[in-house]
Amino acid sequence: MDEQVKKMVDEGVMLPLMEEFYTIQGEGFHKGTAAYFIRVGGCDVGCHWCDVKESWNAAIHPPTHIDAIVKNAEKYSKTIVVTGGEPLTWDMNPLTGLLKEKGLQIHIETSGAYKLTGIWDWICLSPKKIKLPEPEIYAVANELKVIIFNKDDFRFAEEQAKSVNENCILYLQPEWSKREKMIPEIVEYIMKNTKWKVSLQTHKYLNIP
Ligand SMILES: C[S@@+](CC[C@H](N)C(=O)[O-])C[C@H]1O[C@@H](n2cnc3c(N)ncnc32)[C@H](O)[C@@H]1O
Ligand SMILES: Nc1nc2[nH]cc(C(=O)O)c2c(=O)[nH]1
Ligand code: SF4
Ligand SMILES: [Mg+2]
Repeated sequence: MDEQVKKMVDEGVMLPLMEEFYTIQGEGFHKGTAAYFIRVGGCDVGCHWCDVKESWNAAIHPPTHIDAIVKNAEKYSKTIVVTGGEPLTWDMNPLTGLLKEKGLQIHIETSGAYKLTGIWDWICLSPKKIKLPEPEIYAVANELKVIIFNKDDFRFAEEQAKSVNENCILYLQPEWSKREKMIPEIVEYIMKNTKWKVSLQTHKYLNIP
């Protein structure tokens, strides 16, 4: 990569952009709300069930100036979801600063595995056992969304719930390939442990991105 481009990526002024799309937030608290998604490439957390493995290798996604990303985004929606990949791989301060200048609502989908950067109106923390969140994010997460792939994930969810702030909304979301097996277990679990709510990947049922 060009030295100057590399410098701009390091500074968060350019980002490896995988895709951008206008859709409906499918998951969590804001499910059902129209939003423009910015999917930034690069993630080395390595969840074996990740549904966007094509995002992992940042090198295959073109470094794109944040001016161009924001110019596009503002045409579509007042609500912007930044996802990936793992967006916190990169310095999110420049991108979110520019989105805020445009008066947009900015949400992040993150594993929290790296230092929290950026200004966010909504933080969805989806922690992963294999690379735990940096401690500072628990105090500011608006929702905790734990993916349920097997029974041990209920234990992990309870452990993670101990660390979040008292206003944080707690979700259990079935891992997509295990949904038939795990949905009944999640339903039973939530009826017994009522601080939890269910989150489904509703965009996959709606056949939208
Ligand atoms: C693809 S990730 C990108 C953002 C960030 N790396 C993260 O994991 O939060 C977006 C959301 O999808 C969830 N997710 C990924 N693969 C999934 C799957 N197979 N089933 C259910 N949820 C999944 C993640 O836990 C996360 O909440
Ligand atoms: N519609 C829609 N909603 C989503 N919520 C979180 C997503 C993500 O991949 O981060 C996602 C996604 O990929 N599509
Ligand atoms: S942290 Fe997110 S993007 Fe990275 S592998 Fe896990 S689910 Fe996929
Ligand atoms: Mg997705």
